[in-house]
Amino acid sequence: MSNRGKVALVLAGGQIGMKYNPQTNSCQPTVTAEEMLSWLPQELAGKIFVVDWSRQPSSHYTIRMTSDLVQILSKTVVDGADGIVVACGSDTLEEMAYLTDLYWAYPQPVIFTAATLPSDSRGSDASINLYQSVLASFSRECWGMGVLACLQDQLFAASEMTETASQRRNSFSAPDRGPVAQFIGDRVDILRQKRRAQVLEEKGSPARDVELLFASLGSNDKMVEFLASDEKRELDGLVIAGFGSGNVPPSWIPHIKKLVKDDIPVVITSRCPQGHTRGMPYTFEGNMARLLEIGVFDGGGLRPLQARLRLAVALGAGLSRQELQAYLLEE
Ligand SMILES: NC(=O)C[C@H](N)C(=O)O
Repeated sequence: MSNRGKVALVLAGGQIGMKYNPQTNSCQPTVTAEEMLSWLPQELAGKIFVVDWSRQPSSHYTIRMTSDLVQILSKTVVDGADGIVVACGSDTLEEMAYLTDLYWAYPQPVIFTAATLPSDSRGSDASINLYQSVLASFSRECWGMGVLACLQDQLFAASEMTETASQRRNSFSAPDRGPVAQFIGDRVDILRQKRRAQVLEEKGSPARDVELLFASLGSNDKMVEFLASDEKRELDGLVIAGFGSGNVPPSWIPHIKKLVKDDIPVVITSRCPQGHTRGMPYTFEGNMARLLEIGVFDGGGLRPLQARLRLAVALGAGLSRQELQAYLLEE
């Protein structure tokens, strides 16, 4: 049967598909696809087809699995779907949605959603988040906006939002930017258009082993030394979340130099939630400008989690050094 004019509901695990079991005092992924569809008005549910992809907690997913998911989503729109809702876990929604956005070249909207509370808890956000996601995925106004996240009456651009709280129903936000749309009753009210970064669609699979290292007060060089001396050569790239505008402890420098010499791309970003590598002209050891002289890539205003995914995508696409640097700085 044709899926033309329909929306795909892709089940990708997380709390939104869970119920609380008081006997075992645990949340279990026992919500069936039919049950989820029953949260929606019948006429909407009738225009949805379900893709039961995976029922795992989102902390079990990987970059490679998310790129497999992107393939499934692409096939779904090529086969005629008008939009897609991905119901997943909140823990890695931010990264799964961002990675999907880096690859998503179709105009059809992809809406990621999740729930903070299991669907059978009082005040659960599961059914309202699903309902509003479905409305957004059917909305022509969301075409061309790339990947969005729908949570608590708002739509956020995948490239702007972040999980700012772990246990609130309003745990996602887009600091300094705000949502791109909101719901007024059942109507999607577009607030602004967001320019999207270059899409590297179908240009190879993302690199598997890109690590992220967080600088912290007085942290010694053990971790970076370990990564730099990886004999098996499994590391594809490294992102460093540096202090302030991208500075690191001086003891890290010899190891970073070794990584660069061994042709492992290293990207420096700021660990500040609203940070950027643009900073004052320092000359002290380990500062951002000195790192660039060594051959480290500039992560600009990307959050460390975003830089890691961009690096994985760029390495998979085989970008040159120059192209990679431009891609990391593209807003
Ligand atoms: N609220 C959630 O979905 C959290 C859950 N642990 C997850 O799979 O991400």
